[in-house]
Amino acid sequence: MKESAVKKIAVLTSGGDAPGMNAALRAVVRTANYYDIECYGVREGYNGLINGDFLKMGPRSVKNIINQGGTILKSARSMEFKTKEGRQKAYDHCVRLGIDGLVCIGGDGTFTGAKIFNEEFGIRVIGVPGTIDNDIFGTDNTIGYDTALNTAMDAIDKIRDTATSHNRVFFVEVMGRDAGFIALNSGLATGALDILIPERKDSIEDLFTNFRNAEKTGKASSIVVVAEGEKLANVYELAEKTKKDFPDYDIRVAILGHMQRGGSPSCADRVLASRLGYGAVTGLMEGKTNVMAGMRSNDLVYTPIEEAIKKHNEINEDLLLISKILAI
Ligand SMILES: Nc1ncnc2c1ncn2[C@@H]1O[C@H](COP(=O)(O)OP(=O)(O)O)[C@@H](O)[C@H]1O
Ligand SMILES: O=P(O)(O)OC[C@H]1O[C@](O)(COP(=O)(O)O)[C@@H](O)[C@@H]1O
Ligand SMILES: [Mg+2]
Repeated sequence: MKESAVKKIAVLTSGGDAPGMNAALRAVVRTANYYDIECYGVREGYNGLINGDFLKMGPRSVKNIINQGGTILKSARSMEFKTKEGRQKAYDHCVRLGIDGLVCIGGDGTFTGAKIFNEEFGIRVIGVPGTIDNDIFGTDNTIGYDTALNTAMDAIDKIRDTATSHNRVFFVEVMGRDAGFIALNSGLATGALDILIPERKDSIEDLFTNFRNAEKTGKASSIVVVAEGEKLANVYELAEKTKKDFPDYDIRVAILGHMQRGGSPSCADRVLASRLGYGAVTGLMEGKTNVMAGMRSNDLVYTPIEEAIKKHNEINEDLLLISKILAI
């Protein structure tokens, strides 16, 4: 490899934590060590950058974390980084330490911040997609999505046991601020009667038609999976509306919440995190900046951050159709 474009890098985890962030951090630190690049960890996302909370990291600083959920660097949603003054403080710390490249592990918000930071001060930045929401363009999957999906599936399977035993209808809310990927795939995997996601315009009448069709075939219990960001109504409102039209239904609501963000990362997430963490460091070394390392069709690819946050991975409508056909 020709001479590296960076000599001293920093790495941070930011936004909602996601299983596999630690595996990505491990990959960044150890790849840097392999190529003789100094590496600093930044605590609590952009807040640590602003407060100068850096720690020198070497191969042993990331021992025993490949299998751990959360992030040992901790994460934050930093309001101060959204201000010019905050970013100036962050840049001053980078200059003081001689940091010439920054690896930002996080979601769309984290990338927006990284892009602005790069454009204001010229410091090299590279993004690693770590969010359970899977709402980043330029990678087939984001780190943490597969684990969260399996956590949601396991939880809904358990709900199915009790729903079936009591002939109940359950509205289950899964995470996804603006994205329905977890809902769509966990819903298909658990045989949900209906799946409501923000990417599609849903109607209460369609839902009620599904209930009626299900009744006709003798279905005695049902699960409806609803993404957190669903626009039609939230799970409580859906339950209330349903009760009005179907007074005989015994309805319950379950919100899976933050349990979906925790836990040991799946094999797929560990492999993805290792490959992207490696790709982030080698990308910086090659002089890349303002891009995100992603995995598409099993290949490491770099996408401009601008595109990664502006474009959207399309929902596969086929999955909704298949789910509808198979659920009744
Ligand atoms: N427009 C912005 N300008 C500067 N920093 C931003 C901007 N948007 C987000 N960030 C930074 O990125 C952090 C993480 O973003 P957030 O949306 O909370 O999570 P995620 O990265 O998982 O989408 C924010 O708390 C903030 O510090
Ligand atoms: O933990 P918080 O701050 O309440 O945020 C909840 C949000 O974080 C997520 O779990 C992940 O989203 P981000 O990756 O954008 O942070 C969303 O699904 C959810 O809406
Ligand atoms: Mg986000």
